[in-house]
Amino acid sequence: MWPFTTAPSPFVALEDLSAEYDFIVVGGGNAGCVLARRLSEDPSKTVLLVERGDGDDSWLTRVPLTSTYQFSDGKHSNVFSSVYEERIGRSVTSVTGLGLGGCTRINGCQYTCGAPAEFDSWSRDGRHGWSYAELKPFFKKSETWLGRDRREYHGYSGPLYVESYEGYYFKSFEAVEKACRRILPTIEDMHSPTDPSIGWCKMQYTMDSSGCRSSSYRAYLPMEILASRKDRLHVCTGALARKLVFDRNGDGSTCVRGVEIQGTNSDSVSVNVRAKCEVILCCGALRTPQLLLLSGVGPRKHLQEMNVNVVLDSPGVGEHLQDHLIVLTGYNCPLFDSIWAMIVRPTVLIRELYNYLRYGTGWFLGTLVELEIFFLSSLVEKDGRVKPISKEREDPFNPENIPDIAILPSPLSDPRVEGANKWKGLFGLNPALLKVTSRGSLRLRSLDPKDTPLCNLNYLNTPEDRNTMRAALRLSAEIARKMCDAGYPLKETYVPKSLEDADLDAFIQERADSMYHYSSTCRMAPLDDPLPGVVDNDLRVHGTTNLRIVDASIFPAVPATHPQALVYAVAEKCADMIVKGHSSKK
Ligand SMILES: Cc1cc2nc3c(=O)[nH]c(=O)nc-3n(C[C@H](O)[C@H](O)[C@H](O)COP(=O)(O)OP(=O)(O)OC[C@H]3O[C@@H](n4cnc5c(N)ncnc54)[C@H](O)[C@@H]3O)c2cc1C
Repeated sequence: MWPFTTAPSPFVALEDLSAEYDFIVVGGGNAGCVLARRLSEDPSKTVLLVERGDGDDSWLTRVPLTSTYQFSDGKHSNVFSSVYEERIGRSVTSVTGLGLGGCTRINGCQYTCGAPAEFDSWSRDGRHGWSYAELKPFFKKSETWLGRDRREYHGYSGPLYVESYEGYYFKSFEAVEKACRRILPTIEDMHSPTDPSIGWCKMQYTMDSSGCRSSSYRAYLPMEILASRKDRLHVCTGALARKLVFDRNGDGSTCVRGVEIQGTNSDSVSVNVRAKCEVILCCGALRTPQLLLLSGVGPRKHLQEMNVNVVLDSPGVGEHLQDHLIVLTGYNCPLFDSIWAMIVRPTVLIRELYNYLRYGTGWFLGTLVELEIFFLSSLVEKDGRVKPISKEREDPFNPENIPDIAILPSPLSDPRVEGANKWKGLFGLNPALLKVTSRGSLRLRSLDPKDTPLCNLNYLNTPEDRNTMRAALRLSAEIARKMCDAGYPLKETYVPKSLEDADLDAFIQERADSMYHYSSTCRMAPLDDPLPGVVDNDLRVHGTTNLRIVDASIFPAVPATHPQALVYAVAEKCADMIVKGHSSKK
């Protein structure tokens, strides 16, 4: 019954797949939906998209708040534990998206493209074609900007809707803005190449004008596209790619012939599907390397230990795993400034549900980080005060200005901690580490493709990362202080005992968590790089002729930003390369 039903959709069952497609896209997440849409624009090409999760598109999966991982029923999240993290003293929960749309159907919808200097440094380091100027057209290609004024650095005809809101839904954010204005530069629009890349800025979200989540699934593969391309675009859900089937070309190089796919139901069949042109892996930074390892592509020693036949010795597969780390702080604030009010006052829940259903506004939009601070740890004093900021620091093309820390204010904090008054509002000023120098790794736990991989994120393994994280906590304390100075009633419930290193470290151990921004396990770099790469500048797997990777695993390092906008741009750019490459062969 509406609104909980799933609309019928033109997916193709595993047993009805064709024997061969021009392109096979494995993983229908953030990047995979982009590839499926763009590669099937050519009516002469056939495309198969294989996704292990479902294609559910019910009302609850479209409401941003109820579909976000933390507030959802968990059906579209794949949750497991990392290995024991030495510096944190425990394992950390890893989360990725499951089902068409992947992470974009459970994420926080925060849309940030990152600092221009970051992409210019990719290009300077030999990644030709990946500078800011060369990537920017693809950010724009994916986007339809719904913000009030027209800004030429946004896109206006892309499938993905990006929204911004006037004012704040949570009053606590007005107090944060006031505090920020006293000490930090203002970033008017974080996507403007003339605005600084450090300072505070209002958030932009992947949402449409009616307040629905714009996931890559809804944006790129709406029912009209699936229906009109049903003869050439086959989307198969509940289907797990078990391994890639390789062969040798006449010249001895390696090519992928096809993919072995298994249904996720216990009684399901397994089929082999051939690829005429290319296979594109889009399984995300944790599953793409797992699939490569299961298929015999990876570090020889690990493959031999696991009794996997070595097809290609590729030492970079699964190496260089990175993620952003966030530390959760807690304060009490006025009840009605916090989303917690919806839990303790049913009338607030009813009011917000009404606002959402009637006007597409309010707390159900799930705009939990309405404003964010991107900053440099080198500008934070030991007592948290911000050093004077010179004009030079405002240039977003200067690599020294790529932010290394962030503060994510939140209208919710952990109600379970001792000292939190549950009849008041709960609020957090959560510091995060954006520039990560520690590197972890991913290995096979078993040969079962349904099993989770072994992930060692190696958080805070370098002194630089520990120092940077401490500076982020100090800045968060300074913002709280400035909010209180201006008369906002914030009361600490869980924060570090002091700003001394030892107290900060103890607090980080207790309260650090993943931001779920896994990346760089199949990085774009030469094979003989000191940190060996897995794909070349065209995202083709080194040593193969027709296998590419397009997802967050190819980032040279975890970018100093929320990654989804970059995944969209990378996917658009690679789709463009593939289409041009194949049309020039005609
Ligand atoms: C809870 C959460 C909140 C986040 N919040 C934000 C945010 O607010 N803003 C932001 O920018 N970023 C956010 N991120 C990160 C961002 O969403 C991801 O980094 C990005 O979307 C990853 O895209 P991807 O294409 O690499 O992988 P995914 O989107 O994970 O896609 C991979 C897909 O492949 C499928 N798959 C995997 N293995 C197989 C297989 N063997 N066979 C078939 N299918 C397979 C998976 O089911 C999945 O659908 C968040 C992430 C999470 C988990």
